[in-house]
Amino acid sequence: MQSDIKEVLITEKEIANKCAEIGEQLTLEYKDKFPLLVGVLKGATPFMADLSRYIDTHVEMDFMDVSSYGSGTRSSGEVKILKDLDAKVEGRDVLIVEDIIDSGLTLSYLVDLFKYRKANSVKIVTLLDKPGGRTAKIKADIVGFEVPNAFVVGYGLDYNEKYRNLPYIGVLKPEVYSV
Ligand SMILES: O=P(O)(O)OC[C@H]1O[C@H](OP(=O)(O)OP(=O)(O)O)[C@H](O)[C@@H]1O
Ligand code: HPA
Repeated sequence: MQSDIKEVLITEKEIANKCAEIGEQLTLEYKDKFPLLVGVLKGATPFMADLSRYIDTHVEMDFMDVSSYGSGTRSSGEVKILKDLDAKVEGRDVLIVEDIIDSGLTLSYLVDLFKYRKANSVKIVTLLDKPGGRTAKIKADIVGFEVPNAFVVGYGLDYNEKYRNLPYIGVLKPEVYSV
């Protein structure tokens, strides 16, 4: 698997340090608030697991599965709910935990949904931000790293369901992409 990677953009160590730094910030921000952390399946699972262990205050953890990408590297433009939350959102301080904002379609859909469900507040923490991919007008409250306008994989991010288990973020060799 590792031989398919052309370049490592963000190392395992850099990700771990960033989780610690963001976790500390969230500990202060959500002290005494019992926020609802919403991990967006499947890509955000490693980030949700690592980040949450650096948040030193009570949180509720839930997951939602939405999909806007079929196979390949292009968003379909349509967001579908594949698995909804178990938790009720009304009155809660919701923190959406994402792996990447690219077009912004997934997150603008989720922010609108949680506002419609009467959340007390809705904030976004994303490990990666790809501003060059943006079509929807949306900004994260906390961004780990900015990435260039290339399709990235690893640490939860897939290409055709592969590479999620890479411990770092990288770019594939051109010959690996089939689209
Ligand atoms: O800003 P956008 O262009 O909407 O892209 C971001 C979303 O796309 C990916 O999820 P995907 O729908 O591929 O599902 P997955 O996490 O299960 O791979 C990624 O994990 C984000 O949730
Ligand atoms: O660059 C990306 N890589 C993997 N999944 C994604 N979903 C949106 N953008 C990306």
